Amino acid sequence: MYDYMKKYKDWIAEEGLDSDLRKELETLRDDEGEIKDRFYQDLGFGTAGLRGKLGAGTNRMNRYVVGRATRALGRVIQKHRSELEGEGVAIAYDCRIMSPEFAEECALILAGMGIKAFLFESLRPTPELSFAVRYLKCAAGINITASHNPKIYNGYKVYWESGAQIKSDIADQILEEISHIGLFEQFSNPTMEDAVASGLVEIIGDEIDEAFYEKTMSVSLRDEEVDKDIKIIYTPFNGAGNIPVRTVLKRMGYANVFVVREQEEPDGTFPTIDYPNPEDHAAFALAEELALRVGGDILIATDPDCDRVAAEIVHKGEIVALNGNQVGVLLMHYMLSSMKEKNLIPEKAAVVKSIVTSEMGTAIAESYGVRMFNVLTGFKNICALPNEWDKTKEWNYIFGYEESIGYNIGSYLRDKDGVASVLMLSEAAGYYKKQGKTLIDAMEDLYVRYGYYLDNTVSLVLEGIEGQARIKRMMESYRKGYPLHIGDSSLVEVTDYRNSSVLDVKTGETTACTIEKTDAVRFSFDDGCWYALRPSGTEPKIKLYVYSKAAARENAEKKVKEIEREVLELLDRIE
Ligand SMILES: O=P(O)(O)OC[C@H]1O[C@H](O)[C@H](O)[C@@H](O)[C@@H]1O
Repeated sequence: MYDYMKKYKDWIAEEGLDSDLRKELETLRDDEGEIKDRFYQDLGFGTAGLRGKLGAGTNRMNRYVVGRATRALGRVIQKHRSELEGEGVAIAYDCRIMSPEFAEECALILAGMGIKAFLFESLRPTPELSFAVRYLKCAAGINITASHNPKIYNGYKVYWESGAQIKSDIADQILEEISHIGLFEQFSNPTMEDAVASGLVEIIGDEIDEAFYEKTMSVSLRDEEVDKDIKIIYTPFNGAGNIPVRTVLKRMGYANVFVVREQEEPDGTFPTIDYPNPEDHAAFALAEELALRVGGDILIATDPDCDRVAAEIVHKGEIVALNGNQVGVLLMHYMLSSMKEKNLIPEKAAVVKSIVTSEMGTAIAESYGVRMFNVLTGFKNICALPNEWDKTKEWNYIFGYEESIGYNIGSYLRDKDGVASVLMLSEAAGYYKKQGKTLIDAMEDLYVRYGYYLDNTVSLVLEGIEGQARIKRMMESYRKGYPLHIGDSSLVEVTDYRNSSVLDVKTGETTACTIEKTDAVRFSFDDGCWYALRPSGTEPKIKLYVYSKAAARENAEKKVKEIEREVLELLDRIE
């Protein structure tokens, strides 16, 4: 048992403890619940690296936790030195509270270990960090960001030399190293001045920006056929997207880009929204006001580190939200249809999605002779396939995406890419606009052609230790008692990714599935509908993904509602 009270006392007793963190801890003396939450565990590597609330404690993001992770990463890099092609570590950060301070600390720790750090001069989007790792031929990358979490969070994403986030093989080695390093162990780091003078820290900026913009612009598939006067409302949610997104759109000739003023400048307190997640369409309120004021066509938001993208469309005078699956299939269809027209689809072309992403994408890909691959949630898993294909040349990667509003186009970077996605989405919208259509019309055309694949994701937020335990109980109990019928849909298959098993409900036989193990279960019905349950790896949530398929919209809508109602009722009964 991790003795949280002892840990708390050890921290307070630590002579060199940062004075702000000490003050914070002293105010907690009588709050055992809070002490427990801060000290009952070490912050772990989840779906996307370290992520936690800012503050003092082993279960928090602070300079000690970040510093120890960086030292551990440095040691892992040193261990792998002989087989790594790249050298040095690229470091980026977003607009969040403490992001620049943590990034600087990382650079100095690495420099102190003799590992060169390429530190961005100011905030940059996540895709640019991934790009920089490849462009600068680094061994690894660090990105200080908590992506779309609320302002009290920060995080630490680690990249390997391919430019993709690390998977458990490297994460486990970092964790192992972490276990040998004392949080308050003293190491001598150089000052920034000395580190820069010695060349162990190099401040980067313009050159990488220009190369990144060039590559981003190269994803464009059409020019003259696109109405570039389309009115685009854009918000970076006070994050890193503002400059790159606007620069790329401007250079590509989009003349009517209206940015939400209140959300334009970097600000980690996110003064206008509680939850800077474009997945939550409540965050579009100011963009919607602006769209109505200027007569916008499309509203696009990127999250603070500009890896996620969401959109709303002005359709017949109303603002209609698109979800992550819809944006994913619209992008993919626009890309594949344009590439087909121009004879650009390579042999052995492949696209990648996660296991909890709609199968509509599979149907579309197949209709263009493109193979769809499924991987576990997380862009590190999506990008692991093109990384592998770089070596084996087995498949030609075109596009990767997830329902959680992440998209990646092409091969010059290996993470979700808000910048190229905004460009491609604007291009698709402009292309359809020239034909008198909105993206909602284009979506409807896809439903008519491929069937109504509708979906909904419901997240139950369960915070703290209690919440974590309840999520565990929910996953356990649900596995033991799930419905065999919902409405007139009968269950045919249960895939439990925890033990890689696929149960044929009718015969009771179990076969193995080839996807890596994780805590997630998928329930598939005889009519193509299905749902999946999994705990989030980035937030204190359990997630229910519901998918329906029907020839008529009403039936598909009814199915989603039926499944959602039934499963939520069952989950609610689990104490
Ligand atoms: O469902 P979660 O584990 O919270 O993950 C949701 C998403 O979080 C981050 O944005 C990752 O980069 C994504 O790849 C992932 O899909």
